[in-house]
Amino acid sequence: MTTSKTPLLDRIATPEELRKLRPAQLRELADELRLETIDAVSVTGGHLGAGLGVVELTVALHYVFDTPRDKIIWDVGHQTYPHKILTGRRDRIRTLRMGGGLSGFTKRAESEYDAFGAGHSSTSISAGLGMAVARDLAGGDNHVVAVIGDSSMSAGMAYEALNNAGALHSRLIVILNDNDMSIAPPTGAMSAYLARLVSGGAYRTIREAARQLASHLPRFIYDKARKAEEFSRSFITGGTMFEELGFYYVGPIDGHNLDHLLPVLKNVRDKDDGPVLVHVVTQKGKGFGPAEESADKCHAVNKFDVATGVQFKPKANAPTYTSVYAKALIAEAEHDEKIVAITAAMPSGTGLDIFGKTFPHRTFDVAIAEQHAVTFAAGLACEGYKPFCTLYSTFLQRGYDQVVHDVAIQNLPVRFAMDRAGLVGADGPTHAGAFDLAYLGCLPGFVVMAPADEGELMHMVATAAAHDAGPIGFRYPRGEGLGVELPERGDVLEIGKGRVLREGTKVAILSLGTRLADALKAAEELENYGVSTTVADARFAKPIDRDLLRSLAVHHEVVISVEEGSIGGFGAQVFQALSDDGLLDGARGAFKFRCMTLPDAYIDHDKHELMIARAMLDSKAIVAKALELLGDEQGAARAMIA
Ligand SMILES: Cc1ncc(C[n+]2csc(CCOP(=O)(O)OP(=O)(O)O)c2C)c(N)n1
Ligand SMILES: CC(=O)[C@@H](O)[C@H](O)COP(=O)(O)O
Ligand SMILES: [Mg+2]
Repeated sequence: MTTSKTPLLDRIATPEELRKLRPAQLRELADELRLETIDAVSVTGGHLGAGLGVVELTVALHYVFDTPRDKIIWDVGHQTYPHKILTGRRDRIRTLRMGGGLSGFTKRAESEYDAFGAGHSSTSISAGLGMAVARDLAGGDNHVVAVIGDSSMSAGMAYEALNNAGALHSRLIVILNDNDMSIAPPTGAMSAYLARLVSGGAYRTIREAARQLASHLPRFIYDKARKAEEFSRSFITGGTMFEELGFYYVGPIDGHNLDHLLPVLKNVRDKDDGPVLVHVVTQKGKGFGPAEESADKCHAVNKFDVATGVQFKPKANAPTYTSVYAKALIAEAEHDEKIVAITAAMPSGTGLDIFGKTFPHRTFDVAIAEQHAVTFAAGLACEGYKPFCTLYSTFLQRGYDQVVHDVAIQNLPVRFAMDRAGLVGADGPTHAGAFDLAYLGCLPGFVVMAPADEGELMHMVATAAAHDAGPIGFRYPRGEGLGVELPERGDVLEIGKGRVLREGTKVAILSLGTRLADALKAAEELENYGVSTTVADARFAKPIDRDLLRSLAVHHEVVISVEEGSIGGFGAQVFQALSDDGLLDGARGAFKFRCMTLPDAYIDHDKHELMIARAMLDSKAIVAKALELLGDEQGAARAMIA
């Protein structure tokens, strides 16, 4: 007979069942929930530390609030594995982030308990305020709770929302989950401010705080609350920035102590007007020794051994693009003291932790603040510095107006290094770097590059460093390169010039970025069908190599562009150039042209290679496309099943 390690949790399939427990049982439930979270992530890998830090908060929120009628909005959504376990998804929790499995973030389509989808940070207060106002307009009476981390609280959006909420005075509860951690230790004055609040210097006495909150509560609750010992012990309040913005501030309270959390949450639930901010102090990685001790508190982990915490390390075949970027930037910065680098709270993810070891005074972690990062870079460029604004492609989306208004229109030579371009695997569509080629390619004067391998990345870093004429960007994928030999320092490429890797006569494949390997593979395969194929690497999505394009168009029956980017990106640039140069007209238009891009759909999380296959961007799909255009339908069908 096997005895379950989680007997109480085994009885709880929904929050409704959780709410039938006695308060005294919740400690045990939280302990089991933590065990289950650790065990599940040991099998799947994923975001561990953040979820472990909110186990008690998750239990308390579902206990006190009537979810899903009451809405809980989790910022980022990377801390919601315990929430998923409690909200009817425990049976699928070991499919997290796998193809066909649960998302690693909140997703409205996945569960009615996921009130708002996320992945990017600092959206929860805005979304929560929208829901609270919608409730008010409709005459409803449900509660809305936004849970936001201390680092996510550093982004501009959070302040825009606080500003609006303080003025609208709608009933909204914001839980500030302060674990004094981002992915790395947090940076910035806000983080220091929160630390001062937690250290307690600026507080009124506890009893005064309790009186103050009580005066905002309906009389009957006040009378009850006055008798509760925890009530007066749990609150410290007064004079905070949040109060100045129109919030009722409660805290800081111990987010692992259910005896503190429950009465506080009940009290703020029953407060009948205005926005409230509850400042909860937690520990990222709580309850799992290896996470508590690790520098990043096990923010994101590979599969691991539960007993030791030792993570499974996949065999590395080649350096990652990220590490090659860091190497290339160091090589450039050693020759040019004007080079500086900026990250928005992602030093390890972008390789700027490596750069920062060599050049600590030339590395700036601006916290989660992509909009600011871009305009900060613009300011540096105005003064003659050469900023490498190093962001994940998906997070640069947040700074798009700044790219246009503060950089591009002023033609400032800001260098954009866009990591995690294309599909990113387990993080899924919120993190895909799908749109950069489209949203940068349309900007006048912007140079946009994509390396086909990590050696090319080194050349593009050197090219960007040398390019003072205006804005320039390069996008490169998550994960390992191809293992090509790397130079000590990259070469400066001629702007707007591509290269031909293989000469053929019938089909021309013009690839941008890392689809080149599959393009070359497709060309080999096409030989088996008697189709002679040219393969070229455009290197630049903008400006496009028009001479190369003309020669491909004039000398082949079929021209196919390939990219790991959305519709409107590189293929659109190729099409525009073909059209502008009259290559689609009359006799010259005898060739057939197709762009192979990501489909007009969001691709769910999975292994990268499977996502590429689903997007019809692998070598098989390229072969099939070429054969189809040559009129060989049978060959095309065969190619897809080969
Ligand atoms: C706009 C945006 N920028 C960067 C990220 C990457 N990111 C994910 S979680 C995280 C740290 C969040 O810290 P915090 O809000 O304090 O939550 P914790 O992980 O500490 O619970 C960062 C920087 C993101 N998701 N969204
Ligand atoms: C939650 C979040 O946004 C990050 O933790 C992200 O998942 C990191 O992705 P990488 O693993 O590609 O660095
Ligand atoms: Mg944090």
